[in-house]
Amino acid sequence: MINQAEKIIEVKNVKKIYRMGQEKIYAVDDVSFDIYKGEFCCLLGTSGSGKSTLLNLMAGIEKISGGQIIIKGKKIHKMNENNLAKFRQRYLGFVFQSYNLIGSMTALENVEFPLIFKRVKAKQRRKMARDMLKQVGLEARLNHKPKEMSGGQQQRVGIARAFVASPEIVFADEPTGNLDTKTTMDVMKLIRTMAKQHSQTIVMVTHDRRLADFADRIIHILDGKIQEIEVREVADSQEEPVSSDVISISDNVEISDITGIPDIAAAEEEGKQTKKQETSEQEISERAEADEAIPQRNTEIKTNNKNQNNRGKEG
Ligand SMILES: Nc1ncnc2c1ncn2[C@@H]1O[C@H](COP(=O)(O)OP(=O)(O)OP(=O)(O)O)[C@@H](O)[C@H]1O
Repeated sequence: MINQAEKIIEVKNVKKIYRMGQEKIYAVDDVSFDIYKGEFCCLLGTSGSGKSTLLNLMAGIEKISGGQIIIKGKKIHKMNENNLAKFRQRYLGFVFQSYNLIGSMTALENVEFPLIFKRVKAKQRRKMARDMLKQVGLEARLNHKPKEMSGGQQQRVGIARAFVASPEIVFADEPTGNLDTKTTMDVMKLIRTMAKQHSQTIVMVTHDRRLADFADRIIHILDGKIQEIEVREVADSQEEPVSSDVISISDNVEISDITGIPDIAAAEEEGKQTKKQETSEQEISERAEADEAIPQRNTEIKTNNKNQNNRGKEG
């Protein structure tokens, strides 16, 4: 049962307006809602409805045009980049459709990565990463690089990385977009189970009603506005842990399709300013930089691809 008294995210009259020449695009149009601690909340909408923009605003990846976003009582839209980066590292985790794993690192190193910037000591870090990979059924793949794993396995590594530092909130944008149906359901159960085990809050974006059914609450988005908020009772069977032998998809996912993981970007930035004491930390950071797994949302692509879905308003 979600404790509705404890708001963890407050979205108040939030707007996001993109300008395309003379045209104004109201991607998010005066939206207000709260998300409660420990709930699994889904933003559901068709392509172009504004759900990813809303998620990115909530995660501080994009700037709001109006309104307020308050997370854990802090107005994140008022924070400067440095404070926002620290805030993300401390409280937020991310799972992306394109996994955003660092290609030159093993599964273990990828999962360890967020812990480096939380100043967790090497030995402890390795243990935490190993335990987390075990939880997601990948104990036999610790030393595999992303290329050497299936899409479902890579996404499990992504989930392990998102959860390893126990963030209070995990943002997931179409986390199963590249996976087959069976693996999708397994990954969804895994996300739900991991979050419920530690009372973590999930905010997930999807266009797929079947995935939204894993959520406690579904916020239906249409043309940048909330259409309806649906409260759900989720069966326990949707939280069953999954075993590693159910993964069966082919490895045809473009790992180079890396568009952004803000906590890693922030972590790297902080890492540069920190005197690193352990060689392995340095090595890992250097390899991450070499891999250019640095992340910001590619707004150019969005702009070009989605205009036909826009509701334009003159102004
Ligand atoms: N950088 C941008 N510049 C201009 N318009 C944008 C930009 N990013 C998004 N949009 C527009 O804002 C609207 C909402 O986009 P958004 O990416 O949030 O939709 P979505 O619901 O997540 O869609 P999808 O499921 O296809 O990812 C779309 O009409 C899109 O064209």
